[in-house]
Amino acid sequence: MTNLLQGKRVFVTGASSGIGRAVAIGCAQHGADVALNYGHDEAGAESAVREIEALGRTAFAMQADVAEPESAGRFVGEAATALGGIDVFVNNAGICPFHGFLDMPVDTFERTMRVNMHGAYFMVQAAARAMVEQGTGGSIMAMSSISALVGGEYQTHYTPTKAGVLSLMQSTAIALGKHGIRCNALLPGTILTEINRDDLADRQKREYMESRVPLGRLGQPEDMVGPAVFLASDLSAYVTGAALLVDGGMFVNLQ
Ligand SMILES: NC(=O)C1=CN([C@@H]2O[C@H](COP(=O)(O)OP(=O)(O)OC[C@H]3O[C@@H](n4cnc5c(N)ncnc54)[C@H](O)[C@@H]3O)[C@@H](O)[C@H]2O)C=CC1
Ligand SMILES: C[C@H](O)[C@@H]1OC(=O)[C@H](O)[C@@H]1O
Repeated sequence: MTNLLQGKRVFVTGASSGIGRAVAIGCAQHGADVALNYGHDEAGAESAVREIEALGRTAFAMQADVAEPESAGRFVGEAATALGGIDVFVNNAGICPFHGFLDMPVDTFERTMRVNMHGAYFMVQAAARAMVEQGTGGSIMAMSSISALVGGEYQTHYTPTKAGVLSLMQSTAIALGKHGIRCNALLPGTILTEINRDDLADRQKREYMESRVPLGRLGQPEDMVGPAVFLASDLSAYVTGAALLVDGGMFVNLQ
């Protein structure tokens, strides 16, 4: 592995499973120390910590519900104390409880908004405050989605949050550029994780989704590591306000 992230302190939300876990471990493989936030899966977070420590890097894990605005300052503050500062923030935590539009439960709508959108806003704000105070710039990225660009019948509560997160990165890129802080969005296509395990258990749906990908397969969490490491590293020093699709070509595949 390279040392692209040597000396960098990377914070990742929702890092106990899926994309967040892969990105946390992948950043450590490239030399970073890592702080992991997790919602409820303590065993998943602890095993990620052990993998990172086995690489000779420092890891810190903290439980906090990103839907609670007070979690943001607490996570960023405690993680910065543990790692001695912050250089990179990955806003990754998210949920997608598939449900039809006409009978969407108010609770499902509100929880999705609070985790995906409010959570992103307050976490990114807390990370930015810490970076500004530290005075050495930084890189912030948010896990948006191909769903920021296209709709989904059972995702009417979810897709607006992913468009919102993309928009948040565009506006914070402007607000934070003067502090040397870059803000970018990653837009995964369909990546096989817990979030879509039930949805893709339907063989017909899974085969249809696979058939839409020019590269011929759905993504794995590890497919997000290279793009995240690029945005975290100085290789992307002049990249801010950008949106990087990581979807095997699914978005451009009309026919
Ligand atoms: N898997 C996919 O196809 C795609 C995923 N994404 C986004 O990637 C991100 C990660 O999702 P995946 O890894 O796929 O699923 P996942 O379900 O494996 O990971 C989501 C993570 O967020 C955490 N989380 C959920 N609610 C939380 C809360 N209130 N507080 C703290 N942590 C919380 C979960 O515990 C979990 O670790 C999400 O934001 C999702 O919207 C975007 C596009 C495609
Ligand atoms: C949960 C979905 O399967 C996944 O998440 C997204 O953002 C895209 O819609 C993917 O298909």
